Amino acid sequence: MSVLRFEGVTKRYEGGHVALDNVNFDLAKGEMAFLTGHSGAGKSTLLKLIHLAERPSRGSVFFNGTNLLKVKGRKIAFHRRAVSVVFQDHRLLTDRTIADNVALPLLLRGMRRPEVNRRVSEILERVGLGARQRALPGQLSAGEQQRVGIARAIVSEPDLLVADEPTGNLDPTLSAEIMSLFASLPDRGTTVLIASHDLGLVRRMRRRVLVLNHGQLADDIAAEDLAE
Ligand SMILES: Nc1ncnc2c1ncn2[C@@H]1O[C@H](COP(=O)(O)OP(=O)(O)OP(=O)(O)O)[C@@H](O)[C@H]1O
Repeated sequence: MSVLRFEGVTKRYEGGHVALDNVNFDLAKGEMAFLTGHSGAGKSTLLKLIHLAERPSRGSVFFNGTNLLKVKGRKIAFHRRAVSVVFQDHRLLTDRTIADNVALPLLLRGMRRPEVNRRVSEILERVGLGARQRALPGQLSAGEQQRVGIARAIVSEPDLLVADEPTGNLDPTLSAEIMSLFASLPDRGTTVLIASHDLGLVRRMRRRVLVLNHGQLADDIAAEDLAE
């Protein structure tokens, strides 16, 4: 069964602008795909439908077989535990340490402190920030802050991770590092969808690419069909 399924999804914003136009695709468990397209093509809108920041005007989005139209009220919080989001501006709490920022999603779901501390240390080691746990976000570089944002998104082992231009502000070396970190997630069962307009980077990753053009899914390129 697919983790994510878009079925005839159209999104028309108030004022009449059609941001997505009859979009259909599936993502299988453990798959990693990129979402690309020109500025204004609809990438952020598509991701917003997945984490319920927006609702479709027509069609349906299914997550693990559940139509997201049925996810309302208190169920939204549960949905957001299964789907983690990485934003370009990472949205860290500036007055909390790195470790506290990463611990938050686990504490919110009632996990006990010793287990939280163990998991936070482990994930910060994995993103190369094991020695910076007590630092505040403002004491880290942009790339390090982005890695904290990713650590916070993956610490709860989500079924699906979506990222909106996660390497937007980073230099090429850091971007490649962050992408390898994402690429390691499917091995642990997390499905990954990343919006990026950095075509060079996307091609180098050799994963499936969904291409949006003026709200329509113009192309769906399998990893093995990406040219050298
Ligand atoms: N809240 C909104 N109300 C009205 N129109 C919107 C709204 N949000 C986005 N749009 C419009 O919908 C279209 C798609 O926007 P979206 O942000 O999804 O594109 P994008 O592919 O992510 O672009 P970028 O790469 O520039 O971030 C754009 O034309 C945008 O102006």
